Amino acid sequence: MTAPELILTPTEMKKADLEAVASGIPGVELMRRAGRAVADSAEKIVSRGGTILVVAGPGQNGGDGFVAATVLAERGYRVSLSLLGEPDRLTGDSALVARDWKGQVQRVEDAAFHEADLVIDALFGTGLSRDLDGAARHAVDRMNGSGRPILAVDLPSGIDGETGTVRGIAVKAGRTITFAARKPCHLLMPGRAFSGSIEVADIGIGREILSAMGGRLFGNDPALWLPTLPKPGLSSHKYERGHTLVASGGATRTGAARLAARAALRIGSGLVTVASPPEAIGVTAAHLTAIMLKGCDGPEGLHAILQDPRLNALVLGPALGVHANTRAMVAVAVHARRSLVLDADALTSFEGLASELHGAFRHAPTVLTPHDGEFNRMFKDHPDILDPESKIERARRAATYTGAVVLLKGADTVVASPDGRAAINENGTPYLATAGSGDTLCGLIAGLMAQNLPAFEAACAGAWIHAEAGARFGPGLISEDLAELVPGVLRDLLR
Ligand SMILES: NC(=O)C1=CN([C@@H]2O[C@H](COP(=O)(O)OP(=O)(O)OC[C@H]3O[C@@H](n4cnc5c(N)ncnc54)[C@H](OP(=O)(O)O)[C@@H]3O)[C@@H](O)[C@H]2O)[C@@H](O)CC1
Ligand SMILES: [K+]
Repeated sequence: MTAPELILTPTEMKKADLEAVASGIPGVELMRRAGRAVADSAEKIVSRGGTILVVAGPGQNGGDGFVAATVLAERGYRVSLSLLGEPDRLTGDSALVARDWKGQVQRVEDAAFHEADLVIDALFGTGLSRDLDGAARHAVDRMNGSGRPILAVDLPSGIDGETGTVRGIAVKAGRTITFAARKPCHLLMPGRAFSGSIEVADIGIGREILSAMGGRLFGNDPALWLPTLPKPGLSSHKYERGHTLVASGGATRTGAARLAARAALRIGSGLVTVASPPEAIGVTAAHLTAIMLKGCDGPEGLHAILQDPRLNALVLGPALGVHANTRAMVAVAVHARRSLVLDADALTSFEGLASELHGAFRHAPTVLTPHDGEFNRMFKDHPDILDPESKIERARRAATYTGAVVLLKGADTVVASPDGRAAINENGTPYLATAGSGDTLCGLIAGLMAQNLPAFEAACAGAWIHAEAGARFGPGLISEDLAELVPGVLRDLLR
């Protein structure tokens, strides 16, 4: 089993770079390795003899560009190099490697984009410190408008390495080659879309150095949670696989709970019960087979049901209604200290009332699964949580504040734990944006928690399996399909 993929922030990468230098690899050697890796990558796109334009910036990203230009010229490419800024203003390792470049250094304004078979974007990398304007902005605009294939060095210039946001304008790359580890911008939107396909080059900075950077950010791939995924043994009893309870809405709002319940059952929860308001029991009963049904009249009803200690995981929120009663049900669930997933109305009922949830979930495994709208409503009085540009930081702050794992949904779903770990999911598909998709996700997560997965691993595994199921189905996906696709995904994972 491979180790989980570490994602390094630009600051952590800089530290790793210094550690590598301290361990005996000169900085200029790291730059030469990086530049050679760029050249190797370019060679996969354009055959020898082709025309390559390198657009270099004033910092070390530009230095990587100089190395790549030198190596590609030696390999028989027709290479031209355009620099933003003056050659004699280059500093450090960039100034060193620029001396090896025997060709002309053109002004970026004179770059002949249209003649190039490939443009190498080495304008800015992790050192971007402000929005692009003037000549830099113009160069990116022309590069994007040229229609030529673009290979970005480290990250597409104009994308913020840490947050993935566009600083004024950004290069739209077909491919990006980065070094040692991916950075958050390669996974977060919109950076991911600007990066194209991503290659990670090993430039000799060892995993021990990378993992010592305090890095607690991961790509959400199975390596992160597969070891915790339950595999029932021959002697397993259904009660050992947990019992998930899903609270249902009223008579005309029962579908959401059924979707969540079905998902919990499919992901392996031994038993699943829908807790239904008395007036909705008839409707719900007509639609359930393996899933059990119990009458549940509001918070008091929930309290009574939870006297059964075998009910170990709970979903609250889908179609429950936005009102004080829902908040009271959350309070009952928190008091009962069961594994808990809160979504939809259970979150929106706390609009502007997040302070009631301060530290509330510290005592039992809890996952909150808001989309941006729910998140913004919940924390609207908490600018310290809403203001950070980084989606990872927003989720982390909400997790620290509430004591719950926070799964902030989107094309780049982020899962953040109060212990500081975070993961970015990237196997989603636009087809998942369909009614009931979120209800299914809650059920998957609760079903995994019922089987004793810790909250962070359950949220990461749930998000990944949910997305994988959606991607397998593709066009025409409706939420009813998702749970039925889970067994195939599990089979492949547990093989
Ligand atoms: N770490 C590693 O392990 C390794 C890192 N390597 C490489 O180093 C890269 C990081 O290099 P870096 O730190 O020099 O930053 P970089 O992105 O070149 O930009 C800084 C320059 O741009 C300027 N500038 C900034 N914003 C601007 C704007 N909006 N408009 C105009 N100018 C702007 C800024 O000027 P200043 O802000 O100082 O005025 C400064 O001159 C990294 O991405 C990777 O490619 C590899 O060589 C191998 C190992
Ligand atoms: K770049």
